[in-house]
Amino acid sequence: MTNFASASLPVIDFAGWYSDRPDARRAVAAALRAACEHHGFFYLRHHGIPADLLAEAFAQSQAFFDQPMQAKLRVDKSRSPCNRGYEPLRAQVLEAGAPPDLKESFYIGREVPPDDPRVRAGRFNTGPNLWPEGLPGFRAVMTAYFDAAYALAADVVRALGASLELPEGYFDDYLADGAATLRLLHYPPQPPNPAPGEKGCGAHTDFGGITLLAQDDCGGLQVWDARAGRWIDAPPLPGCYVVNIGDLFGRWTNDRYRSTLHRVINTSGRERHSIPFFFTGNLAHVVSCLPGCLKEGESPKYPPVTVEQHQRDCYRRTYG
Ligand SMILES: O=C(O)CCC(=O)C(=O)O
Ligand SMILES: [Fe+2]
Repeated sequence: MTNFASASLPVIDFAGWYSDRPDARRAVAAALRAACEHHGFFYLRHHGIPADLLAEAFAQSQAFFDQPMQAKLRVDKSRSPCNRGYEPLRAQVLEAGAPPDLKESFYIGREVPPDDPRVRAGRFNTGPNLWPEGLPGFRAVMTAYFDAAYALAADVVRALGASLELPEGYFDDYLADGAATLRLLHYPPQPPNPAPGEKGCGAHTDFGGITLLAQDDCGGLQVWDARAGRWIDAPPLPGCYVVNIGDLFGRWTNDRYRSTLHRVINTSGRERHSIPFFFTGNLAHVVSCLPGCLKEGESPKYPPVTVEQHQRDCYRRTYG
């Protein structure tokens, strides 16, 4: 473990959450509370996702991006009504006023057939994936990884419930039939003469509940430390996810848990790959200020909203 990381973002050992000992579970909850109140970001180790599954997901991701542009454009996101598929370099502006991001990406969600009533009803980002042809194993690996990441994210949300001293099962409805997005990202090296403000991924907060980020060994992720007033590096730590609180959890907790700005500048000189998993949750669930998140004299900053409406509003803001 690098000194730098231990000096910046906390590392939380999640094994305690899976233990039968109440004190071990309470210790995880307390560590989460401290991390979410300060940084809104932490490393998670002993999370239970098999290293080989993650390695396969990275190998398939790299194989996808290594294809000729023509093959990638066959699954272009513009062909999907539900935000799935390939998004070329410089297609997203995550930081208002900055040049477009130096990354290309591929979006995967839960596979829902076109004749499903939820798709017919026009539920946000709900529908079939666009699967690339000619990449054997891609779909099976991504589906297995999606399911494993969903299960882990649900466990982290349950632990966040404990950290907020909510009754067990408080998030059951939010976790049932939840939406999530697996995003494969590829960053070319930062150019020697970038345009002013040009970077891999502009400063932004994530929209949904929580994000589980797996990154290769290039580094480049930076997290805004509001108390210190500076960017801190969040380098990869072997076997750890970087986990962060998204806007939805910020809203839910009246910003007691922070949805924190972060960005990527790939100065490694190498191609960088990362795989964030955005846990959105049950689109029909209504999010309103949680008990225990108002200090005396405080009132809720945000009116109640469904997860679906919140997501629509956030997407409208970055994609226009
Ligand atoms: O690539 C990374 O390390 C972070 C990506 C990210 O923050 C995002 O896609 O929301
Ligand atoms: Fe992000």
